[in-house]
Amino acid sequence: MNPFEIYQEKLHTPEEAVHLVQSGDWVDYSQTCSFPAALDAALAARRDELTDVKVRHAISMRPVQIVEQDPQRQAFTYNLWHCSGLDRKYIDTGRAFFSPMMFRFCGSYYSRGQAPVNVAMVTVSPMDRYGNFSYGLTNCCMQEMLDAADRIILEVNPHMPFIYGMADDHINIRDVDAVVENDQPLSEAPSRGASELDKQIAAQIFPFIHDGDTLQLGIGGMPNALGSLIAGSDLRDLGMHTELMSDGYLDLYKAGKITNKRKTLQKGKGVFSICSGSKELYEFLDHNIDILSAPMHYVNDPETIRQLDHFVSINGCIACDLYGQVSSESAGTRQISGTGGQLDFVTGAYTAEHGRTFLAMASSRVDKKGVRHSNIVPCFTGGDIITTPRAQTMYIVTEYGAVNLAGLTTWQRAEKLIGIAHPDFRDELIKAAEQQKIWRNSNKK
Ligand SMILES: CC(=O)SCCNC(=O)CCNC(=O)[C@H](O)C(C)(C)COP(=O)(O)OP(=O)(O)OC[C@H]1O[C@@H](n2cnc3c(N)ncnc32)[C@H](O)[C@@H]1OP(=O)(O)O
Ligand SMILES: CCCC(=O)O
Repeated sequence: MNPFEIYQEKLHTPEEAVHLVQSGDWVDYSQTCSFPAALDAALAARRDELTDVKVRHAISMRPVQIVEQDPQRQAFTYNLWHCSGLDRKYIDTGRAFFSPMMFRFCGSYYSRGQAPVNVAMVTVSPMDRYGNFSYGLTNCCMQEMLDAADRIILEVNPHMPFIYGMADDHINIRDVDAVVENDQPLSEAPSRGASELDKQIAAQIFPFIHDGDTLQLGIGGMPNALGSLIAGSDLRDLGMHTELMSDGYLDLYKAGKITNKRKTLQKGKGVFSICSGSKELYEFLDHNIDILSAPMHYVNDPETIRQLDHFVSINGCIACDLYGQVSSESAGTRQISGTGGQLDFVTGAYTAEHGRTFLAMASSRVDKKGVRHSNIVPCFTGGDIITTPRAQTMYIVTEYGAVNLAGLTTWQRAEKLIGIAHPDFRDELIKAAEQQKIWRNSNKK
């Protein structure tokens, strides 16, 4: 049989295909904007006949039907490698659970059998004449997940771009159990837009970026603000090597700032592992020979990043203590985001020749009652999850400046961090530093 005949034989409605799921199964959805929406809806419709089905996903961009249709969690348990704003709400209300992880190891959790997969449901681009489907926006740890799966269902979506990959970028019709079709537009990831504060923070990082640097821009308003700043600057011949491709990079490509000409690995090509952004970004990536997707075990590997001279990693964080420990994924015990690729890139970027890593946040925040709190705290006491340990922190950035902590003593760290804290809190931070015995009498007051 030729691939098209096999396709027809395996083609089912979503309602038929989800009968491959049995009670007790682990089901994996392809992540973020590759969410298999038709299969999710069909699986949710089986809530009265299934029990103990565990679903894994990361970063829900639209309401997840197995959660919405089963609020009491009688049939389904939803588990997340990483969180969106919607996922925060699910976790806050006990409707989802977080799985701690690092993205460079994500594939290993599958291949080592720690994360069993009975049924994989993944969104792919339409089949070519060889019977192949591109993984499109999500390379990530797709291959390891599919290799671990007992049964595979593809959700073919004509909006999914075909993306060239360095490796592990497609699946063949012969290797799947069922195919369904869905022509709903893919989820988009609207940026929350850059605030004035994001722009001020971005302006503190901008002077550290030079012609020929290879950039990794993380998630949040600030990386997008920095992208806009660079797009309007005289900088040239930048490179892209990033776990996450977002609209910030589209702006840089459109402004001609990214040429990848000076990259010391994959010269001439931009490299990413997962993409979430706008329809315009997805269209830009479709059959774009200048850009390659690759698995996270490669993209996020510090050894890969080490080979990219002049590498600059820029990510957001939530709070930092006077020792330089950084919490980027929780506020107290409240899960906000995920470790994602932050620690992978902080680790790798430092080891690259002329490598630099920046973790950025607003110096303070105002709560719902109008009370201002410092995001630089004496020490973490409220259950905050440490995403980047103090021994690996390099530049910490607020709207008041950027300080390089690498190699500094505790008293030097305290002095530098208090120097970029919100002015309202500097005195009390000094007192705390004194109590914590990390303040020298001769430190600047
Ligand atoms: C490696 C790559 O290529 S990609 C990326 C690497 N990954 C990471 O760096 C992961 C960790 N970092 C992140 O997820 C992000 O940068 C963040 C969450 C730190 C900041 O992202 P932003 O979109 O700018 O966050 P934003 O300011 O909108 O806040 C997000 C939420 O956190 C809450 N929050 C943020 N800071 C705080 C704080 N200090 N205290 C309490 N809550 C806070 C906000 O209230 C908001 O919650 P809500 O949506 O329920 O209201
Ligand atoms: C898409 C996930 C981004 C991250 O690594 O945090």
